[in-house]
Amino acid sequence: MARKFFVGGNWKCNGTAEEVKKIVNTLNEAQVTSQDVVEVVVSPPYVFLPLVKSILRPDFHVAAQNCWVKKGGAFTGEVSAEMLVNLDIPWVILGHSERRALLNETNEFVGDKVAYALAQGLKVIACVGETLEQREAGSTMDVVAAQTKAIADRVSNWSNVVIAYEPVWAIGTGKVASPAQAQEVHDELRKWLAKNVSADVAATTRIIYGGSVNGGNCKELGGQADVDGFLVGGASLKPEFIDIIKAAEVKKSA
Ligand SMILES: O=C[C@H](O)COP(=O)(O)O
Repeated sequence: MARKFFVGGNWKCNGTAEEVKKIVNTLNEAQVTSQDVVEVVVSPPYVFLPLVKSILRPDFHVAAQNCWVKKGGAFTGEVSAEMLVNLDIPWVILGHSERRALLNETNEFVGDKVAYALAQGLKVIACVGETLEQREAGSTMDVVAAQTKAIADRVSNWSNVVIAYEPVWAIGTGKVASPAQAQEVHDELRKWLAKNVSADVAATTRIIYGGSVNGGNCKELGGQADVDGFLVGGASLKPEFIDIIKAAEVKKSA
């Protein structure tokens, strides 16, 4: 089964209601590749989720940027998976490196969140990736494998999981991984899934790349055999996000 190209826009902690409406208008007016070829998901900050969902074109979907690790309750400041399901929010991003680094989310905690969110019926964009220090120490694959293992240990059905490989050193730095660097890790990660989960999960799970993707570099990155799309930060706030969505065409014509 072919893996449908996936482009996610992570708006992070950015925007006012007016700015968000402007971004959505731009997306709504754009002529993009058919949804048979690409799946597009945008992830505004929590407070804007209902607004974005209500005005966004129907062929694009929304994602939350996080959710609580278990059932809601006395967890001030948190939003539960059940609440997202209640509002018909189909996707959630979990384990983003900013949360791992700044909020001390461990591999196990992220694994628990992924398992809980999936069990509630959410689809998950699960983020993994190494720091510059780890890459320079030659431990990229060990780090990525450990992060993925914590998910694999807790999840049996991978059909609603997209893995986002996001090298930390490429996030928001303008220092994008080369197509060969991205392909190498995606290929290794797929082999890891084949060995440790199943050949079917390895063949069907989308592994997308994130880290300084823009309108200029998306086609070459997207043309790599094991790059199934992108998780885009900064450029997803700009009109060039449309060009990144259109990079799905490189797969269609491959
Ligand atoms: O979730 C998205 C990534 O953190 C990439 O962000 P960036 O495109 O601004 O580097």
